[in-house]
Order: sequence, then C-alpha cells, then structure tokens
Amino acid sequence: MIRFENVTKVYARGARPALDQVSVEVERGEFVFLVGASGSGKSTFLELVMREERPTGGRVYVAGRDLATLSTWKVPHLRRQIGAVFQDIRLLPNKSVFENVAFALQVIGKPRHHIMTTVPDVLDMVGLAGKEKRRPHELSGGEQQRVAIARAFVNRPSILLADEPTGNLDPTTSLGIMRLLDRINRTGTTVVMATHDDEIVDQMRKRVIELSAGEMVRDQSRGVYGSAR
Ligand SMILES: Nc1ncnc2c1ncn2[C@@H]1O[C@H](COP(=O)(O)OP(=O)(O)OP(=O)(O)O)[C@@H](O)[C@H]1O
Repeated sequence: MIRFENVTKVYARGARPALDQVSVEVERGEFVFLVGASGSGKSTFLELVMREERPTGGRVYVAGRDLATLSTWKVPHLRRQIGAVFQDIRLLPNKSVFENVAFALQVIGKPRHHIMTTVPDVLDMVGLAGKEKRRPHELSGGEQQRVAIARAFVNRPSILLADEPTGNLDPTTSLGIMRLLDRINRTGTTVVMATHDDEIVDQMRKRVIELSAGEMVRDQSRGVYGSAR
C-alpha cells in the first residue's frame, strides 16, 4: 500500500536530510506506529505519502502508483484514497458536527442522498450519534477528534494517516481514540500513526517504525515505544 525506496528528503540546500535513505513497505491493512524524537522526520514521511512534499531522492509508491510520475491533475484522486487526522483538529468552527463530516463528501461531489445516509452511519461508528447538531466548541477535545476521524474516514479511504492524533488528549480519552483507529483498521484500512505517546504504543503492540534524525533505525512487529526495552 505504501512503499518507500531509498527515500531522501532535504528541505534546504545544505541542511541535513529530514529523511535519509528510508526504505520501508507497509502492506494493505497494516497498522503502523511511526515513532522518534521531535524533528526525526515523522511528519515529513506522512507528507510524502500525501504528495504534499516530494522526495529529493528515491521513490515513493502509494496504492500501486509511483508518485514521481503521477501527474498533478491526478493528485486529488490520490488524496481521496487517503484520510488524514492531525493533532490540531482543524474543524470548521461555524459548522455543525454533521456539516463538518458532510463537507468532506460535498467537496468531492457526492450526491445529497449519499451524504444523508453515509454521514449518520459514520457518526454512529465514531460514537457521536445524538451530537450531530453541535458545533465544535460544544464538544470535548476527544469528541472533536472523533469528528475529525469521521471526516477523514467517511469516504472510506484505503489509507488513514494520523499525525499525533492523541497529542492534546488525556490518557483515557486517548485510549478511546485508539480503539476507534483500531476499529477503522479492522475494516481493512491501512493506518499509519505518528506519535510520541509511549503508553499508547506499548498498549497496542502494533508494528513500530522508529526514525532518528531522518534514518529508519527500527522496524519491529508488535513493538513498543522505546527501543531500550
Ligand atoms: N517545510 C519545511 N522546511 C524546512 N525544513 C523542514 C520543513 N518541514 C520539516 N523540516 C525539517 O525537517 C526535519 C524533520 O521534521 P519533521 O516535521 O518531519 O519531524 P517530526 O518527527 O514530525 O517532528 P515532530 O515530532 O516535532 O512533529 C526537522 O529538522 C525539521 O526542522
């Protein structure tokens, strides 16, 4: 589903690489934690998958496509297959929960009847049934993140990328969010989650890929957060 072949990313001439010769493959349906210190290259990794950034060297393949040869007009099609969730939740503040999720379908031209049946289903799945009419400020942080996940998943993408989705949440709320991402993963969606949350990584025991100063230093199945353990 995602393949990096000797991928290097250098942002500024002369700067040290944000990613340095990274080769890794993520299979369809996997759940992967991307860990590493601040600045180790995790967000860069995710941006390359979405083709928000392009590599300086090497090749990135996503859903069978070589992103180097993907024409610009096909990038929106690629991004429809990728849901993204961030630490800063980025909801539309003046729209309701329902409208925030519906908007993701409207912008890709889905018909109204599809939206009216799909949005309630996904809100139910993320545990927000009954809260459709609320505005983001009327929700807790965990509930807001559930809206963001619903929005990312409503289009049933093959890949869900999450950049520190539990970064601002307390441990109990974070665990709820993780259970939800796990459920989404079990529907067949490939999940790649960048995180600093050691408790979550240690509890979930999924594949762990560790970056250090842009280099991949560990790839461990049923892994833990810290390499020393
Ligand atoms: N747009 C950019 N322009 C220049 N340098 C950048 C850019 N984005 C990231 N970098 C640099 O690339 C390196 C990797 O950054 P990246 O954001 O990928 O790390 P990260 O592991 O996601 O960090 P964090 O955990 O703090 O989010 C850092 O040295 C960073 O300063």
